[in-house]
Amino acid sequence: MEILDPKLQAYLEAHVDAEPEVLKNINRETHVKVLKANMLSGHYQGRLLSMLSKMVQPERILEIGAFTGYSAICLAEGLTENGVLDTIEVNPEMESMLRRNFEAAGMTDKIRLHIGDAMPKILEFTESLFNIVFIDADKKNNLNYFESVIDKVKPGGLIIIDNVLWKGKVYGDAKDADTELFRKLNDQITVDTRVEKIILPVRDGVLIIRKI
Ligand SMILES: C[S@@+](CC[C@H](N)C(=O)[O-])C[C@H]1O[C@@H](n2cnc3c(N)ncnc32)[C@H](O)[C@@H]1O
Repeated sequence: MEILDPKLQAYLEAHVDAEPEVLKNINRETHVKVLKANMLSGHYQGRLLSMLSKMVQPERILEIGAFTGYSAICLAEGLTENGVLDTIEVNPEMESMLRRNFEAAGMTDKIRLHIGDAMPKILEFTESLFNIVFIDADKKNNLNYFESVIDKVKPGGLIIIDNVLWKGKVYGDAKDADTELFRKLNDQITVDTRVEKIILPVRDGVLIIRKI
């Protein structure tokens, strides 16, 4: 899913902090045992998520789309001492692996797992404001997720959306429905005056949005 020149990608990966052992194991096990393993954020993007989180020092993080827990653990690295990350995963078959991975990372008291469809769960979060939201689930709902979380993010907080360059198709001639959805997402966020925004060409494109 990388859009960068493979040589540049290899160079970048050789000059980033090492992948923590627990994440290396999750990465490996996911690739051996789970279908569509390339959905996992991976070493380089994972270190980006970790660094952004450490810069924000969040008390509350919301993740939409847990998969095998890799990105949740990266983001949770930056939580304050009493901070909590809520992650939502629709596939109940991931639950036991997710719980095992959070345990292996020593993060069972920092990460709360919610199994179920994301949208009704997001609507349940009424009382508190998030410092970071990571949107990485069913791509067709990206704009719906953005609109449903924007009022639940603190001013200065981040909303991060994955895969927004969609294998480079968004700036090419592709006309398929998924590509059009990503173009619509990127176009709408670009002109949204509630937020500052920048797309990083990391992996499949990571959109960093900062609420004003
Ligand atoms: C790209 S993967 C997430 C990868 C993970 N964030 C990481 O970087 O390691 C997308 C995940 O979202 C989940 N998902 C899809 N639709 C969902 C929904 N409506 N609600 C919650 N999770 C959903 C999928 O089951 C899948 O595990």
